[in-house]
Amino acid sequence: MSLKLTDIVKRFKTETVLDGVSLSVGRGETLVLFGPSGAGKTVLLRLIAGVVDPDGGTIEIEGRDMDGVEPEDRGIGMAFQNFALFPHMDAMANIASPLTARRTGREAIAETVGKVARMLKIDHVLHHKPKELSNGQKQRTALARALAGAPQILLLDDPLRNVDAKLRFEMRLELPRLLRSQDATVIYVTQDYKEAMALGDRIAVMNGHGIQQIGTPEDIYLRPANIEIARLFGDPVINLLDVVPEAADGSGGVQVRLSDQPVALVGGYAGTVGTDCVLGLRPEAMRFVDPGTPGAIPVEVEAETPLNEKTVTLTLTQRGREIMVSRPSGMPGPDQGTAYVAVDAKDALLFDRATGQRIAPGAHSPALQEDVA
Ligand SMILES: Nc1ncnc2c1ncn2[C@@H]1O[C@H](COP(=O)(O)OP(=O)(O)OP(=O)(O)O)[C@@H](O)[C@H]1O
Repeated sequence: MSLKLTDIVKRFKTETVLDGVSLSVGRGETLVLFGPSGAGKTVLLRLIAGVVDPDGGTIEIEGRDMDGVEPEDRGIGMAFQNFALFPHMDAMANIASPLTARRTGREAIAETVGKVARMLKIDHVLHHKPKELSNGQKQRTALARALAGAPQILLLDDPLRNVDAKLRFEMRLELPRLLRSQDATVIYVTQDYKEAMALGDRIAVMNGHGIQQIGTPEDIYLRPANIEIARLFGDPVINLLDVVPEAADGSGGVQVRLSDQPVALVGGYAGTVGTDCVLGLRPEAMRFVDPGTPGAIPVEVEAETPLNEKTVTLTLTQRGREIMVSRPSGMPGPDQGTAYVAVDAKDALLFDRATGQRIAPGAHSPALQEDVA
């Protein structure tokens, strides 16, 4: 079912938690709400579920205004952070509860519970009571219960928060398939950007009373709305360097200088010449090159951290600015001394230093204007 929020406002006493949130989620879509603690993600889910009421705005499900509609009549399944399992029932009965409430037959219940329990790897603890389950198992039991009911709208509040790293990794791969097979419209809350990118058809980035950006994972990663979002998505974190763009000789383009080496910006940034900007370079948009390579920037290697799939090197420019460079594991690179890096300028991001907003290339592009003419 589709879901539409328009201008939602929610206050607690004097604190405005949500200030004019609007959002549409299509039928069968998985929308991730991503943002730091206190951003209002849980409050938004509770509003959709109908367990708290908004102070302003409307919530529609499949075109129908939910004002005055009780939570149990909204066709919504939920798994919230605090588990809320029935303490006197074992995991099996907890998971089966939405089906028993509907008087589903015994065999159909056993089949559905078995299927979700296997997928969530809790089939060996189905006869345990909640107090005998670990936090991770409780969380998965709550998730299994929400899935077993096969609701048309599923609200999941950070369901992997208490799950250990290995299982979390596996679930990140398996959950999207499971959610898709349920054909439900899913709103999924997480503070983990990798989870957000793996699971979301779209991601809504929440911060400071509302949604700062909404888009596909690719949109958010490649075209973050501002510096804050660029920092939240990516590990290691994006390199941010203060720069003042200048006109490049002859070419009509715009360049910035890193350790006095010009780096030509790709796309039209003519309007930024002479203004205070921040250059955003993802560590994977930098690479080590041989000395003498045109545009090579000299750096001192400070430290190298081998991670599983990549190696991250912290370097210092001649002016003492830190730049992190990432390369796939196994690719050789310097581990000490002086080295040279080059920038994949097409992947560089430019932000307005005063507002933090990203400056889209092409806005003042001479090439673009010629095309239009
Ligand atoms: N019942 C309530 N009474 C008063 N304030 C509340 C209530 N529920 C939430 N808040 C406040 O609303 C803000 C947003 O809380 P919310 O739980 O939605 O954040 P969140 O983004 O889900 O964070 P987390 O990821 O840590 O769960 C917080 O400042 C919180 O203190």
